[in-house]
Amino acid sequence: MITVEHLTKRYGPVLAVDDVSFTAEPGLVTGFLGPNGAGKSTAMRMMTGLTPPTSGAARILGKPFAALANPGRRVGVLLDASAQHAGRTGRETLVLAALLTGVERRRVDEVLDTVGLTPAEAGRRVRTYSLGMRQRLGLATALLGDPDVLILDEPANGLDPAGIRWMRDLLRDFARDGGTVLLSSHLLSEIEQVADRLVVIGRGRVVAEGTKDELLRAAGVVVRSLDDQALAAELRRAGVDVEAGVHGGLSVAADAETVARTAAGAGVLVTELRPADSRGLEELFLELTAADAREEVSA
Ligand SMILES: Nc1ncnc2c1ncn2[C@@H]1O[C@H](COP(=O)(O)OP(=O)(O)OP(=O)(O)O)[C@@H](O)[C@H]1O
Repeated sequence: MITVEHLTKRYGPVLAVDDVSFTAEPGLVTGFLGPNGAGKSTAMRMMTGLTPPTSGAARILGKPFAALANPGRRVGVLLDASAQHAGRTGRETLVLAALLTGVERRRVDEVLDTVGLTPAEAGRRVRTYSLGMRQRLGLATALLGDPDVLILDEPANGLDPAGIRWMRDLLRDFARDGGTVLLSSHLLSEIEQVADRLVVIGRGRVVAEGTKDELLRAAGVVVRSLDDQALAAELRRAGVDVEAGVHGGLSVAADAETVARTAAGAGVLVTELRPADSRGLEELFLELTAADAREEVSA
């Protein structure tokens, strides 16, 4: 379990993380979604004790990260896969991490196998690794202590589609066994299939939160009719937000029944009416994360 309460980080005039609160529950994969610069990494660094918060707090398994006894055995962290020591081999990286956290050496082979790095690859220096291989090594390091919680910043970065699918299965299995997973991404497509819940962050603030279904409901419906202009005007008169759909028709922030009734009342024939799909969700996120302008405060 990860509990984040009113977490805030200010760098001079920039509120990098602004009063962020949410929980990531055991047994679930929680996706932390937001565009570049939204504050995901800063929030994760505060959760893992690397950056002190300006205010607010984060607790993992009921305690601040720094107060956990041997946190490496409880929490697996992958914040920056490219930060690994380039001169060490993958295996050396893991053996060293095992020594530091008191993990048995045989776990090194187990996790190498889990993340799909071959003995030959594990024997190569990290400087020769692709970003995808570094992500796998970072994940192996995070899994080494057999933790209860995983905190992963953009772990899909650099992975090919097969790698993304592999990671999805690994994280799903980890959560199914009762683990807590928090993973960040700037791409909905990367995490929508793995995450049970999404926390959407834009310019330091949580702008939406819920299961994919809940968020899809918030994204509204797509409607096509024989007179979209008249339907849009009627919906707006009823106080409903309407926008032109990216692929034609109208994108409407209301449920299907409201739209159907409004169309019937206006005598407009509806030819298609369906919930917003992932594309609609992506649009909603772009809208939400762009609209919530970062507050500039004087230092
Ligand atoms: N050490 C720092 N000093 C000053 N500003 C910082 C520092 N770290 C982060 N920021 C600023 O805080 C904001 C949030 O950055 P952060 O890296 O947390 O975002 P992010 O969501 O992880 O984005 P990305 O996907 O690009 O890594 C950005 O405006 C960034 O420039």
